[in-house]
Amino acid sequence: MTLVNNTGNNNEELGNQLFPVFIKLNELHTVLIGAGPVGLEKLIAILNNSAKATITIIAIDVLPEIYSLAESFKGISIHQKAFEASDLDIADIVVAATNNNVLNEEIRAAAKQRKLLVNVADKPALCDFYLGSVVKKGDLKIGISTNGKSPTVAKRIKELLTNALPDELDVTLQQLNEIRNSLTGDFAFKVKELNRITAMLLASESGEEKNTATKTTE
Ligand SMILES: C[C@@]1(CC(=O)O)C2=NC(=C\c3[nH]c(c(CCC(=O)O)c3CC(=O)O)Cc3[nH]c(c(CC(=O)O)c3CCC(=O)O)/C=C3\N/C(=C\2)[C@@H](CCC(=O)O)[C@]3(C)CC(=O)O)/[C@H]1CCC(=O)O
Ligand SMILES: NC(=O)c1ccc[n+]([C@@H]2O[C@H](COP(=O)([O-])OP(=O)(O)OC[C@H]3O[C@@H](n4cnc5c(N)ncnc54)[C@H](O)[C@@H]3O)[C@@H](O)[C@H]2O)c1
Repeated sequence: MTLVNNTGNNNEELGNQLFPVFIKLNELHTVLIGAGPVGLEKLIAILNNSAKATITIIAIDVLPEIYSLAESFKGISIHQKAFEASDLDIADIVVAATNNNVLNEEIRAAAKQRKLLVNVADKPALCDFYLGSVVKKGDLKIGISTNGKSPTVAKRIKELLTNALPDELDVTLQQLNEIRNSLTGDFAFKVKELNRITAMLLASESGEEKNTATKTTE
């Protein structure tokens, strides 16, 4: 197998500099500015992953779908008003989705002044972070990014992996967690043991036998 150069094949001088992280939005306060179709899309992306996120929405016009979501998701509050920099005083993280580029720049500046991370939807140059495409199998979550090159490809890869990865993977994950919690001995022993068991699991998942997760962990 040939190793791909870490800088990738894109022509940008910096290569792919994105570092993926998984953020506990349920423990942070997100401020979303803009509540049109793009604001709704980003809100749904957040709620799909973090249904208990605390999200304050600031917008002059708010789509009825967003009011409906606020009825079901108790962490959402809506302030129907024009944006002011002080709206970010409560924020840990900022997502902007307005139709006004000057305002988007102002939101970014206000966020930076408060040392907050900001995503300006569909405006890569104004983003500190991008939203990713997400594959979910219970506790397993895989975030996908194309370094902003093609979100549509990210979406397709999500579909591909969702279909390719067995749902039983989450059962395996839960079993491994039980084993992890029940292992006694020093750290080095636990690491060795967990690596031994998971090596067997991978071998059986790719082998001919199906559903061997239970057998291998017995
Ligand atoms: C992954 C996903 C997460 C989410 O948003 O939930 C996401 N975009 C999704 C879909 C999608 N977005 C767009 C289309 C239409 C087709 C197209 O234009 O390509 C489709 C496809 C569709 O909807 O089918 C329009 C679009 N998006 C951006 C631009 C501006 C530009 O590229 O310059 C434009 C053009 C706007 C215009 O023309 O004006 C930029 C960004 N979109 C990102 C994320 C970040 C990069 C992620 C990465 O590194 O890959 C980044 C940089 C910033 C950000 O917004 O965070 C989500 C997949 C959800 C899923 O998995 O189902
Ligand atoms: N709709 C799309 O499919 C699409 C696709 C790609 C990119 N975009 C771009 O994304 C951006 C947002 O798109 P949209 O369709 O959601 O726009 P939209 O016009 O429907 O919604 C804009 C939102 O920003 C809010 N807003 C504007 N000025 C404000 C202010 N001063 N204070 C508070 N809120 C304010 C509006 O009230 C509204 O909720 C636009 O720049 C658009 O060009 C849209």
